[in-house]
Amino acid sequence: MTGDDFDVIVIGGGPVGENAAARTAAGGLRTALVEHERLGGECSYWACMPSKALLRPGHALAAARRVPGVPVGERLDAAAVLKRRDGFTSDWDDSGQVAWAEGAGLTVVRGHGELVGERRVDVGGRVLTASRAVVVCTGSVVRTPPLEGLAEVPHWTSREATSAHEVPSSLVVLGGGVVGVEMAQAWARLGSAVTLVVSGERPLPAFEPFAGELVLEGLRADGVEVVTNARARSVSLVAGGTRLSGDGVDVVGEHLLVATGRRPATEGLGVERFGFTAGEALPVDDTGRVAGLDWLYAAGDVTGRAPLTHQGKYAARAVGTAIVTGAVSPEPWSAAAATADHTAVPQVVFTDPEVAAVGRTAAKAREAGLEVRVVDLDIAVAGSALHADGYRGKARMVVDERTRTLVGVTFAGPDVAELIHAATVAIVGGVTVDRLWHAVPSYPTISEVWLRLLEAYGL
Ligand SMILES: Cc1cc2nc3c(=O)[nH]c(=O)nc-3n(C[C@H](O)[C@H](O)[C@H](O)COP(=O)(O)OP(=O)(O)OC[C@H]3O[C@@H](n4cnc5c(N)ncnc54)[C@H](O)[C@@H]3O)c2cc1C
Ligand SMILES: NC(=O)c1ccc[n+]([C@@H]2O[C@H](COP(=O)([O-])OP(=O)(O)OC[C@H]3O[C@@H](n4cnc5c(N)ncnc54)[C@H](O)[C@@H]3O)[C@@H](O)[C@H]2O)c1
Repeated sequence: MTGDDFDVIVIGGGPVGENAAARTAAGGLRTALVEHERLGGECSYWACMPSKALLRPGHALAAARRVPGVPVGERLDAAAVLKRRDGFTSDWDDSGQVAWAEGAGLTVVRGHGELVGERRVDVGGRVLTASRAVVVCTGSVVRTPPLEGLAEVPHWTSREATSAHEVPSSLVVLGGGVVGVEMAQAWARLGSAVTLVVSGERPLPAFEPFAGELVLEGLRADGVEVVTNARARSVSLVAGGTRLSGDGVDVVGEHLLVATGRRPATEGLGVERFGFTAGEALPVDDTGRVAGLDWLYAAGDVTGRAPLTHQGKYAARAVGTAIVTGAVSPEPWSAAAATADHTAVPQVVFTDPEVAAVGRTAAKAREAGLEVRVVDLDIAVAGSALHADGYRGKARMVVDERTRTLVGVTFAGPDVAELIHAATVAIVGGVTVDRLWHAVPSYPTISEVWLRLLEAYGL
């Protein structure tokens, strides 16, 4: 045995890889964590943390403005906001994460990991071996749309949008997914003149339609110009910045942010040696085992299952448990199975208004052949009225009529994020609406909307 022999090798030290590795190390297995950039991954430095740090001050200011009597200033102090954001990224220095990893008993190996054989990983010419398993947690990379000129014109991706140190005078954002709406609002509230260009009638097409509508209103209220039904075709450099043009769109901004999605990071990883296609997701079962191999696992964005930090970390815990216990076909809902990925993935869009959703939309539930009843309500309870003057929000509950259990819930409105975990618990627990009736929301909280939803259902 040499210093390069381990029980488990995890490739990719983002939040998911860190969790998988910590789990196998806690189970007594010698674990190496291979990272070619910064330990902590996209989430810590260019995604969740800095984006939320950019959004939070604007929310606090807007919330204060909605409550008469609270003394508030006119605008955000952009320099202070950016400085606080830098604190959340530790100034893009990962030494704190390295210290954590070493404290958790992991061997951190710096460099690019490539699968070169069964249980063998090359890192810059050094070959590490794993007696038990290799876990791929390499995350995702930006997907670039086929726009004429884009390859030649410097533009922002989510990395620049989350790490910029100056507020651009103007910003064009292409793509109305979560990155697009969050970054459009963050920079608009920091003083940039933002244009958001979306291909559909509204942003956030993957969510219930009312969620995208309310976010659209919120963005417009912040002065964001939203161009809908646009088909962007080309990008060019012009006086004053970058021009995005196409059918239904012709705009110029100091910067262009391309936010049109991500794809699994499986290039340069050697997956072709095992029959998989570079650039595509690694197909896994609920334990994270890669199809057809008993030593290769994957979790997080690289699997394409549920590309969110919390859900990837959940999958990592399942992988870690499966490796430590040797579970191969665990029971659904056991600790080695990421069963919730199929029916109960929660997500919060941190715009103002926020969107918080879990499970299936009504359309997806019907597509899946479920016989559902949909209950729609405005969020208009004592708690919301007290929370903010003119509070405006909506809620939807999708009930499987066969089992009388929830299959999907969406809230959209100021500060609804914390409402969603109750819905996640209800879906994962298979709680019937009849039993939910007995989960009495405290008065006067926004959660009282739960009682109204059940009343509207007919209880
Ligand atoms: C702007 C933005 C905001 C987001 N906000 C949220 C949010 O608020 N909440 C949420 O849940 N999700 C959010 N997400 C999604 C979230 O960032 C991802 O789901 C999450 O980072 C996935 O974690 P991961 O560990 O799978 O991948 P990553 O975080 O991408 O980490 C993968 C790691 O692997 C390393 N790596 C890759 N290939 C190799 C290799 N061959 N050898 C060695 N190392 C390698 C990379 O350097 C990286 O450190 C956001 C995404 C973006 C872009
Ligand atoms: N708060 C959060 O949970 C959060 C925040 C940001 C990102 N994320 C995650 O990060 C990942 C990446 O986010 P994203 O917003 O880049 O991807 P996304 O897939 O959520 O959205 C991309 C959007 O771009 C649109 N699009 C694609 N090509 C286009 C084109 N040529 N012209 C116009 N529009 C086009 C798509 O229709 C889609 O609406 C997602 O998995 C997302 O869930 C999560």
